[in-house]
Amino acid sequence: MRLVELLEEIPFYNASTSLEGIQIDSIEMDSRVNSPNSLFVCISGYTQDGHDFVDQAISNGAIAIIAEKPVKTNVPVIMVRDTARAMSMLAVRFYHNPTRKLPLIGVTGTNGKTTVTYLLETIFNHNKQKTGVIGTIQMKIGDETYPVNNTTPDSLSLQRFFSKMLHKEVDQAIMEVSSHALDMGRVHGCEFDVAIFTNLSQDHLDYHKDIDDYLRAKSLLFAQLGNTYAKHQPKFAVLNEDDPSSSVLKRSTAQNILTYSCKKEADVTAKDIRLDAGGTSFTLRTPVGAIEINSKLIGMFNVYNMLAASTAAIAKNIPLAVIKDALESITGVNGRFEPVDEKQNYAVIVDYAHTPDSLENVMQTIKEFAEGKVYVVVGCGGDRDRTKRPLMAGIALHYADRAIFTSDNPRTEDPAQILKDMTTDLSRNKADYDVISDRKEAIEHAIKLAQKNDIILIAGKGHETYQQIGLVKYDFDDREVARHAIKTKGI
Ligand SMILES: CC(=O)N[C@H]1[C@@H](OP(=O)(O)OP(=O)(O)OC[C@H]2O[C@@H](n3ccc(=O)[nH]c3=O)[C@H](O)[C@@H]2O)O[C@H](CO)[C@@H](O)[C@@H]1O[C@H](C)C(=O)N[C@@H](C)C(=O)N[C@H](CCC(=O)O)C(=O)O
Ligand SMILES: Nc1ncnc2c1ncn2[C@@H]1O[C@H](COP(=O)(O)OP(=O)(O)OP(=O)(O)O)[C@@H](O)[C@H]1O
Ligand SMILES: N[C@H](CCC[C@H](N)C(=O)O)C(=O)O
Ligand SMILES: [Mg+2]
Repeated sequence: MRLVELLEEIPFYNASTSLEGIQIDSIEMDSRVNSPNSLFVCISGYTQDGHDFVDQAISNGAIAIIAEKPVKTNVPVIMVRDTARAMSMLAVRFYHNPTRKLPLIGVTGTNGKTTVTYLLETIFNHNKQKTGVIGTIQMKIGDETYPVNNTTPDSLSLQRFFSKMLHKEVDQAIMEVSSHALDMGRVHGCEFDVAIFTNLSQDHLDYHKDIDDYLRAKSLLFAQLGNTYAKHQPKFAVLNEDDPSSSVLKRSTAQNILTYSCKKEADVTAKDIRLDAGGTSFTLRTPVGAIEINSKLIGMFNVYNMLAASTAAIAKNIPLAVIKDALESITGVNGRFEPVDEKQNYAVIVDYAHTPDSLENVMQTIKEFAEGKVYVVVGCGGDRDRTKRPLMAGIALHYADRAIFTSDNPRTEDPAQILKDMTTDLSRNKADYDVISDRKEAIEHAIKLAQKNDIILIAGKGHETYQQIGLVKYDFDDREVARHAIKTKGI
């Protein structure tokens, strides 16, 4: 694309030289990527500054630079006020505004986003539609998977991936939209058809000033809904009527609203809910009829996830019978309430609960069905919200007969300090818990303790296949470690 054409929507830029005749083959924000004839955008990051890597970018193929601070170089430099904002606009333009043509559902909320995107993927696939999914575990087009660093990638990677989805004839894109992404403008230029809210509870207070600031970030998804170029289709906000934050989100959007609830009047409701250790049944009542759902997913929180996905599917005119078939076909989601079954006479469940609310939900569910003792192995992430640490430890001890506190991606923090933050103010007796910093040892310890009919919950890492200590990610998979420990103990 001609550089001057690419810059047409960027206001008030200054160029160090004439840009006529410059042809751009790609946009990059990482100097380490080799990319001939590229436009390099210097991002002032949290840990590093892209302006410092201009020379490397040029040696890797950059022929023009977008900057917000002066840089010394011989290639043309285009100065803008905010490079991150410019990057999202440039990416949208370079990839020909893919989400204007690609139907897009965004899912936000503290817990349940990955689960809801997976439920929706299954529903659309049952409706014979090809899907593209972006989220915590991976990015996907049909059955092809691509690795991710973030739940919601930066705007450049996003627009590039949407463009790939269009080329691969995806009918429906579904993505998780994190509060960080909304706050940092990673989804600027994305045109959503449906925006789903799951719930709001405490998390990420290391990044957001307080819970109101966190909700404000979430509300941006709803404010953004339908505010760009209309695709001449109705737009829907899908809101959880049982979560008080929905009242704020209702005021954030000018588009249609569909609500779902297990407790109140709403557009879509779950009635006659029956929960047991083998699954969940309920009657799904909707504006287009009612249908009985018999799901293998466990726990009340999954009724909410199924309601959120069903409501969005109804907004997209998917028949109820298809929704039912899809939901009933799902046995579980990778790393979410995932059993590790080696035919041992106690249960081991690996789950991604890493917030106070999700830990409470999952522990409540386990406690309800437990015949024997409940053990929990849990830690809290380093370089993340410190205030959730004592809350999570308190919840673990409230529901479990015994807790084993351990490490969960300590990152650059001292693991012992994280464990101290978790345990210092605990009201329960020290005899009710163990502190074992090494996660492998902690899991092995829990498995040694378990007897017939007991349940061990290993929380926090779910699908993750690494443990990050310092800046290094070591191979680590709770499921593999547990499996090995079960076999070593003997069945
Ligand atoms: C705080 C935060 O969100 N940071 C994100 C940010 O990183 P950063 O600002 O530190 O980037 P940086 O490393 O300083 O680099 C700045 C610029 O220099 C460039 N650079 C850097 C080095 C070099 O040699 N050459 C070079 O060009 C980089 O490519 C970049 O353009 O930009 C990166 C690229 O987009 C993100 O991967 C990174 O996410 C980090 C890994 C992260 O942990 N983010 C978390 C907090 C996050 O966003 N989480 C949410 C989900 C949370 C949830 O829902 O639970 C998410 O959406 O993932
Ligand atoms: N609707 C829900 N309400 C509360 N807790 C939930 C809900 N759905 C799932 N959980 C719990 O939260 C954990 C994470 O679920 P999931 O991965 O779907 O959420 P997420 O919002 O994608 O998380 P992340 O912010 O890390 O991407 C699950 O393992 C489960 O314990
Ligand atoms: N998206 C979340 C994941 C947390 C998972 C947990 N295992 C941890 O490392 O704290 C985050 O980056 O805060
Ligand atoms: Mg997720």
